[in-house]
Amino acid sequence: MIVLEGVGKQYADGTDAVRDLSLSVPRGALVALVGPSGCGKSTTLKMVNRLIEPTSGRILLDGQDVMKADPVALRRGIGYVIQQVGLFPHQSVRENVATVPTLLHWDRKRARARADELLELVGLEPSAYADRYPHQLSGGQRQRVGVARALAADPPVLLMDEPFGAVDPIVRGRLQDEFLRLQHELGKTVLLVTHDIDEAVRLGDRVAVLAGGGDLRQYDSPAAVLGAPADDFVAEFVGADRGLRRLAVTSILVEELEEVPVVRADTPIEEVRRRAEGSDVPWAIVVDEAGRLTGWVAAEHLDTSSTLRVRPMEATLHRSATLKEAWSVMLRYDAGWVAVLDDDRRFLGVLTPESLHAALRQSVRTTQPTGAA
Ligand SMILES: Nc1ncnc2c1ncn2[C@@H]1O[C@H](COP(=O)(O)OP(=O)(O)OP(=O)(O)O)[C@@H](O)[C@H]1O
Repeated sequence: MIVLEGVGKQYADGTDAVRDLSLSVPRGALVALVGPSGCGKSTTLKMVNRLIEPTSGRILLDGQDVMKADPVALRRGIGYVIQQVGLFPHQSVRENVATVPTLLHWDRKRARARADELLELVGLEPSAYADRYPHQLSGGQRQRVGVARALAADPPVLLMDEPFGAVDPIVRGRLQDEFLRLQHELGKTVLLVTHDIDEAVRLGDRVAVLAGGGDLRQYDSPAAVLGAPADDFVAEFVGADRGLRRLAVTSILVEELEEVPVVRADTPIEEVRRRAEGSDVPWAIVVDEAGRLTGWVAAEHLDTSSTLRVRPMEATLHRSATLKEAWSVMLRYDAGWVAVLDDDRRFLGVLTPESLHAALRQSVRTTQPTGAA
């Protein structure tokens, strides 16, 4: 959807902000451009919507050379979100969100309805917020208005420059989560600039790590950038604690889960005993007729009692959980194993520290590092 071919930008004073950058952003993907201050991230982003004109190379947007497009029309078709948001102070929140629809001459009613729909989408109840002015909002709320405004004309492409940079870490985390949910629904092609590796790996389907002069050192999945940095620069940039960061971007692997005895509450106790004896673990999982988890039984009871004493099982995870969430649940319940469930709480298997480790190793093996060394 966005293709940069040998793109360069030399500013008038001779600064080579970007020398020779080639990168392509697949349709519907979120690519995070990350790198130290001054490496050329913002320059790169602004060349896509021609706020800055490249001095060499080519940029194609959906196959069209951006230099051949009318810049005003080009920018209306690309959502743009920046850190300082840039809301118009003397316009209401609704008018701000409706900026592009208004420029596109939508009729008032339609622009207004679209603005309210978007405010709702970004979690700002229109009846409470649409008539306010930007100075009557918190920093996080202003960022949300910025995102709503960028989405107003439903552009297929979004450019985001440190969109969550101006708010405190807690609000930033919440905005990131909300944005991920939104992106999941909308499937925009997004190029996002950040200097924060945590933000890059959390939001990006792919992460592009740049060194000075827009020098692309690695362009890869978050797990591969963290697990197999292409060179020392990338390793240093992603940090010594990249192993911990990887936990947050690696999903548990359902096929690596341990199989354990699974019984029903009405399974005869002799049978449960036999199944538990034939397995490596001294307990069994209990499910209902639909396979949904109801609890567990310990083997030691089986010898003495005549009925199954099913105990509740609190250490559970959804199959889409990350390894970080899995560790967190293990620590919270002091549990060596966690039951993994699907959307209907059907039991899929048990996650142990060993299966967690297997998932971590697998996450790097399945992604080919493609960075230039
Ligand atoms: N108008 C300009 N004239 C000359 N040099 C510029 C101009 N704008 C940016 N630069 C230089 O180009 C380089 C890249 O700047 P850019 O803003 O793209 O970096 P960045 O990676 O986005 O940095 P940051 O994370 O600090 O925002 C820097 O060395 C900067 O000083």
